Amino acid sequence: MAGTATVPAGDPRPVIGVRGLTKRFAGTPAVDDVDLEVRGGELVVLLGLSGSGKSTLLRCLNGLHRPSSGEVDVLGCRVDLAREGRLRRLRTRIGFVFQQFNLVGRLSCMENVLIGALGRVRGPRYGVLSYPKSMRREALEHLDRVGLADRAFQRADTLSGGQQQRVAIARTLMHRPALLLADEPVASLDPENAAVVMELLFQVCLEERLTVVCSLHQVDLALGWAHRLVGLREGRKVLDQPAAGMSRHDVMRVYERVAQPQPEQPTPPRAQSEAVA
Ligand SMILES: Nc1ncnc2c1ncn2[C@@H]1O[C@H](COP(=O)(O)OP(=O)(O)OP(=O)(O)O)[C@@H](O)[C@H]1O
Repeated sequence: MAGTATVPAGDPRPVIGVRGLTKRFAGTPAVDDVDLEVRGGELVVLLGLSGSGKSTLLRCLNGLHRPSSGEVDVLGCRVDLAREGRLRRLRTRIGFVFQQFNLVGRLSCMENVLIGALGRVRGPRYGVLSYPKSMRREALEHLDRVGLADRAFQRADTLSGGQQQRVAIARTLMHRPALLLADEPVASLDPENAAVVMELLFQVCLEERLTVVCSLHQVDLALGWAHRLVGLREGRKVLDQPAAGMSRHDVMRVYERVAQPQPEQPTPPRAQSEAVA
């Protein structure tokens, strides 16, 4: 596992530079004044309670949400200022792994993986044979990497959830992204499959030296694989530390709820009379 590994040397340039990012919905901040820098080859895991702002932060990185204020610089593009056309071009360089695999169920696994290469071919493609042979070979290699080469020509919707997410990972690799964003990629899997798929995803990303930002609820997996852990609580960054040397106990502080002020309760009449007595 990589948790004790340091960030790969070689590319010290920030791939992501976020400064003072705030995103409000109906006046309420979902992400609140967050700074974040991610260097090339870093694997960063976002942790935090449900509703703490992880998905919103990820969506601000690829321009699916416009920030309310602050700067978002991703792969040299000022996402907060960019027009839609520029954002579309940026997204061709970003792989996104979703909770709901988003495969085309009636297509084969191979065709689903080849969809990841659509940005590299001209015009629409129908069927595996309409892709160049070199791409078909590449797609098969990626399926092999996720352990599903033998399912290449099986319909995607006949696979289990864990297998479908592995196909989705192969499709993302086919995309050859410069940056990978993953939003709770194993949230819909049982714990055993979740661990297998997550370890596979992290393993491949580290081998490819991909820059990764991934939101996750599994603290142990995050501790085992991430270079750095970033914790959010009610939209604010409350942790930003290398994973090496951190304990589960350190990380669990991110999950402490902020105490809400309790409305004053009227004292029950019996308690009042007891107090007087
Ligand atoms: N499109 C939206 N419109 C209004 N409010 C939103 C929208 N998206 C997110 N929010 C709110 O922003 C806050 C942060 O949500 P977000 O989905 O980013 O949290 P999260 O940490 O990813 O949660 P989870 O772990 O459950 O996915 C929540 O209070 C949520 O209700």
